[in-house]
Amino acid sequence: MKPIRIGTRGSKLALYQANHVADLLSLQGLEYEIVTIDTKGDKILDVSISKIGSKGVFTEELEDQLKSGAIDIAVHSAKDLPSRLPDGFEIIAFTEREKVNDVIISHKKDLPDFTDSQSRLVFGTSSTRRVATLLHYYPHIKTTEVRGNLQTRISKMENGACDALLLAYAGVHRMGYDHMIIKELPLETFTPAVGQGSIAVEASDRLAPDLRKEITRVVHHPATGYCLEAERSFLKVLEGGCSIPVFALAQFSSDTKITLKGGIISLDGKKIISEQVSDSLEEARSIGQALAESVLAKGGDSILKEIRKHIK
Ligand SMILES: NCc1[nH]cc(CCC(=O)O)c1CC(=O)O
Repeated sequence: MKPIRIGTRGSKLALYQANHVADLLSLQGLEYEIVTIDTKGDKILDVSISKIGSKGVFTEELEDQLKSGAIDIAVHSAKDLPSRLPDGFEIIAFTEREKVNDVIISHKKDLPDFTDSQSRLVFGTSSTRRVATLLHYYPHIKTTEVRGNLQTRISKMENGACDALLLAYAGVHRMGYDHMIIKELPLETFTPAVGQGSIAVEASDRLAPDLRKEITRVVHHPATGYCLEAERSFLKVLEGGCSIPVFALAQFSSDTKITLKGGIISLDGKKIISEQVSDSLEEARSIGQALAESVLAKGGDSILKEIRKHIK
């Protein structure tokens, strides 16, 4: 059999993720080859992602390569995958999710407690969800947009752009910066983005069914898969890319039951709608839809309208 060609972006995080999938394949005796592809999202570092248009900014070029057959599978952070994939593409595996929390990292050892309203801190982030969350719970914190890969962001911080960075634990950990973590943020206030902490494998319909099945068997983590299905079906209704402060987290509340918590925050942080829905794991998709309907009905609708106006 020919080696499985794994397509990935060239950033250190993306390569880590591709290597993680490669390890899972090779543990089961499958051969692989890693193919690095430059994407628009990697090239445009000085423009905010919400301005480039978030939908698929990291995924389109990889999909072109899947379609042309240059690669067999594409590996992404599950969080970066749009809720709707273009026709002919499918996610065939989600890896076991790791810690889903956001964290604060800093080069300053004596950073004041950020929850203290007297602290005059500037946090670097490029996520509208994190900015809106801070505006809601900790309005005394100033934020500044810091873009680029993790190493770039850290050096911008060290050069004075901000006191600390607000990031996903998963990315910080994958890059080996655990030692810079000052605080792990609670899930109740900083509920993560849909998919945070899991890695997704995407394929096109030209992948041979047998190979597809084999890759799913080896890489897919079913429990994570159910949770992500619930979260992604929530996101699909809200049509939120990363330019909309939408958050959701599904967790198993028993062996067979999933609880999905999630909602939306207005860009100014003033309004937050947060709801939860539980049901059996077979209902993952409808749990997400039910949560979305409840969030929209309770005022998420008008928040979303306001945000869309603002983005246009
Ligand atoms: N939005 C960029 C992005 N996409 C995936 C991760 C980290 C890995 C993950 O969340 O699974 C990050 C960085 C971050 O949000 O801090």
